[in-house]
Amino acid sequence: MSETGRLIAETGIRPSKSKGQNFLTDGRVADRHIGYADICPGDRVLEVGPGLGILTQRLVEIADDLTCIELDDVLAEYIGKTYGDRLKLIHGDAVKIPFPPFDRFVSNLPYSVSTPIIFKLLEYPFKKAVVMVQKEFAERMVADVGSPDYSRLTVNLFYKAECQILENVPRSRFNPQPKVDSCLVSIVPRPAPFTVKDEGTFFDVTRVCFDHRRKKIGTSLKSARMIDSSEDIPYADARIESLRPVEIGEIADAVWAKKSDKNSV
Ligand SMILES: C[S@@+](CC[C@H](N)C(=O)[O-])C[C@H]1O[C@@H](n2cnc3c(N)ncnc32)[C@H](O)[C@@H]1O
Repeated sequence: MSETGRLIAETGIRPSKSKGQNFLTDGRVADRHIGYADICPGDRVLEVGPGLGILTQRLVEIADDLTCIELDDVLAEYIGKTYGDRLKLIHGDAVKIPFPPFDRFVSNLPYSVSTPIIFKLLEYPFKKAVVMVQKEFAERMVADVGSPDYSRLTVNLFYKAECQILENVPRSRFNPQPKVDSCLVSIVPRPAPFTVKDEGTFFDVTRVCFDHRRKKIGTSLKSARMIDSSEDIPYADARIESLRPVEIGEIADAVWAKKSDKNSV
């Protein structure tokens, strides 16, 4: 039996699908996950979902300042009892709780909340995140324009960070075994590769257009009452999936300019 199997039996946890409780069993993958994070002395490290602690037991050895957020009652108690004197434990929902300041973010992300946690992560300043996500999700994070995986997530990430798939992790490395494989992905914040007049408008345009990715951009923006007519909106007849982030930025600037014109009348 793997160490993870032994801990599942010992804690009596009955892994929950809704909490994404597929525990990593392979210590070598855990070693590489932590290695990719490039943790330096003095770095503040945040781990979401320590679970049975396969990453946590490695993090307490190298991180001067470690905070873990765990939702599950049984697992929070286990982590508190086992590592409580070497980390700050927050027992709660990482989607709802504000993150403490951190430099490195490490997580085997619960699948059901991967999207809100990544969007939330992007709101904070940090040096590097290394996350384990389902393979399909990883492909959406780094997708090329025009591919079916190209999404709101891709565009928002591209604007704020550089993402790279580091390695594939087969489903056999988890207990219980999920139906799909996973990937380790790094996220390194960077200055925006192009400028927009108003970031809020850029993210709104991206969201509204990807919510209706088969519709023409002008139609989506009109339905959302972001514009009155498609006139003067670049790429109004295009579909969002065919536009590069910088082109979505041009649309956002045009929407912003129209809004400003209207407000100044
Ligand atoms: C995929 S498991 C990873 C566990 C462990 N880090 C590992 O690698 O084996 C996801 C963990 O996130 C926890 N979790 C699920 N939803 C959460 C949430 N909203 N906030 C914090 N932790 C959550 C689960 O209880 C579980 O411990």
